[in-house]
Formats: sequence, C-alpha cells, structure tokens
Amino acid sequence: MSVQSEQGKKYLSTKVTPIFEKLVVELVKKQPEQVVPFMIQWLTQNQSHLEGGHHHHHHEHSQNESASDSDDESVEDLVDPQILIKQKQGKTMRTSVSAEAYGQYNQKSAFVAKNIPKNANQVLRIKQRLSQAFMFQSLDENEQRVVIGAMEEKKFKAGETIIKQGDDGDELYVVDSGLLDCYKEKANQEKILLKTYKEGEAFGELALLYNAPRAATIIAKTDCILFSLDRPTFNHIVKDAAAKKREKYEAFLSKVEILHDMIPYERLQIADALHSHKFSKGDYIVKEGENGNSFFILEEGIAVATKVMQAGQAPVKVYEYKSGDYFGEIALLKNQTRAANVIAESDCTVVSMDRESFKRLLGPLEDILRRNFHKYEKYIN
Ligand SMILES: Nc1ncnc2c1ncn2[C@@H]1O[C@@H]2COP(=O)(O)O[C@H]2[C@H]1O
Repeated sequence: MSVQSEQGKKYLSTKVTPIFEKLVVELVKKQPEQVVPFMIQWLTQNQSHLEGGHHHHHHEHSQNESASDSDDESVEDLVDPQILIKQKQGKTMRTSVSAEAYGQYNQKSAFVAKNIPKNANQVLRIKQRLSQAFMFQSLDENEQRVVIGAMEEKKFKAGETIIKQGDDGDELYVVDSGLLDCYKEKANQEKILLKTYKEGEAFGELALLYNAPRAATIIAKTDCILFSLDRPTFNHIVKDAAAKKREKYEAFLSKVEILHDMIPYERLQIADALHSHKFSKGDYIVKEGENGNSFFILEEGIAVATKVMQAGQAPVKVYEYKSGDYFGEIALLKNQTRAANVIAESDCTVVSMDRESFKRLLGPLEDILRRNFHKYEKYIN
C-alpha cells in the first residue's frame, strides 16, 4: 500500500494522523528535552485510549442516545447539535493553538486532494449545485476547483440507502437530481421522517464536521444522482469555515425569537447561509423604494426604520430594532420595493441571507412572518 494510494491516505487520515496530532500537542505543551523517550512513554501510557478510544466513544454515545429515547419524544429532541458543538469546542479548547499549528503544517506537507476526471457537463452541474448548497457558497475559485476535482458522481436507485444512522461516515453528498428522504430511527426501530432533500441540497456533513456517527438515515425516494465529497478534501477545504460559522451563529440564532420553534439542525443550516456585514452609525442598511433581495437579522447594535409618510416631507421614525430582530422580509414576501429605510442608529453588525436561501430556509415560517406584518400595519400599504 503506497502513501499516495486512496487506501494509504485513508489509513493515514483515520488511524495515524489523529494520534500524531495528540502527540504533537503534548510535545508542544511539555517541550521535553529528550523527545524520543518522552514520545515512547506517552504512547505507551496512552496506548489503549488512543487505539480503542474512537469506537468505544461511539458506542457510549449511541447507548446514551437510546437510553434517553422515549416514545413521546418530539422531533426537536431527537438531535441536539449543541451536544456535538460542545464536544467539538471541548476538543478545540484542549488542543487549541498547538494543534492548529500542527494542522497547518500537516495540511501543506501531506494533503493532496484527489482528482477524479470529469467532462465539461459534469463540471458545470457540480458548479451549479455548489452555488446552491449553503456550505459551499463562500469558497473562493481555487477552493472550488479543488472541491470539483475531488467530487465523484454517484447514481442510486429509488429505495437504496445512502447513509445509515449509527454508521461511521466518510463522505458528504450534494444532490444533483432526484429526491431523498431523511429518517431518524428510534430505539424501537420506528422511523421518523425529518425531511426530503432535493437538488442543490447537501447532507451527510454532521459526521464529518463533528467526527460523530451518522445522525440519521438517508434513503433515495426516486432514482438519484449525487456528487460525493471525501472526508480529507472536506476537512482541508470546507470544514473549518463551516464549523466556525455554525459555532459562531448557533448561540445567537437560538435567541432569535422568530427562529425559536425550529429544530436546532435547521438553525445550523441557517448559519451556513448567513453573511455578516458591519455598518457605522448613520449608514443605510436598507433604502426605501429600492429593490430588495436580502433578509436581515440585527446581530449587534440598534437600528431604526424610517419612512416618508407624506410626499415631500422628511421620513419619520416608524420602528426600532435591537439584537435578534429581523427586517427586510416584506419586500421578499410581497415582491415589492423596500417599504422603509433601515438606518444604523449605532455601529451595527447585521447578518443577511439572499432571497433564495430565505425561501428555502424560512419558507416554513412564512405564515408567522406575515402575521407579524401587523407591527407595521399603519405604515405599509
Ligand atoms: N434533524 C436532523 N438531525 C440530524 N441529521 C439530519 C437532520 N436533518 C437532516 N440531517 C442530515 O442527515 C445526515 C445523516 O448523516 P450525518 O449525520 O453525517 O449528517 C446528517 C444531516 O446531513
């Protein structure tokens, strides 16, 4: 088996590198004078933990999960990405700076993305799907090229299982065509349908982001074409940015009232789709009368809405926003121009998503958003 073979690379990335990383962290922390004896001692001491640890942990995890499974559990309770995020944060904190430094060294020296030959049509289709899948939207051109090279087209027949809950996972998928059902299997083998995936959506990212077993089962509902991305390429190109974004926004989004009834997993997808913008006091975030293509949530600061109430007169203040409030929804839902200005009253940080993401992710909230129009009632036509 050569180091460059797929098998060799997989062996290195799953079995060897994790141990090296921990060892390097210990070395940097302790900085022993005698390096080799220290390494031998550390490896000997931690042998069982290092080699058995991964799977042991998985079993513990699923046992805990099923122990807490009960029949009256709501879908919201089925998955708690918070737990996974905490796990991940714990890990990040323990190894922090030194592991990152090793990670960077390791990336540059050892990582060669696989490159699967493709025709122009395939490249075009992948490009289009990547531009729709939230997690890939912020890749630069070079990163995109590497991801496209590494992706592999896979066909599945209706009824085939692509991901089985509880398995170890090494790939993430983007849907090119077809429909797939995502189920959560409970301890009593009952299956709950969580959602149906269609083209441009991605799944299977949790196992790669959090080194966790597959959290759900995915079955082709119709014949499907998928593009799969391998773990090493995902790790090197997409993972850090995606994980950081999810961590960064999860706490904030869980406090946003309008998103309150979403399951945590859906809020993580919103995090993938957000872009952050800073405004200085006095800046216009939205201008009355312009075409609008974004939805906004105020993250930090205070903003006010103003509106011209009588032709020829100065706009008057009609609403005030604080952290967690949203705006910009009316133009998107009613397909009209902006009904008011929104102006930064202090320095502000605002997160936004485009019209397409808004439709896909907040579509289920449309009724609530429309009901909430009443807060502006006297100001909109
Ligand atoms: N509510 C949910 N909880 C967990 N996974 C979900 C949920 N909805 C969709 N999924 C997807 O199902 C996938 C199963 O494999 P992963 O755990 O790798 O990643 C998971 C997500 O991409």
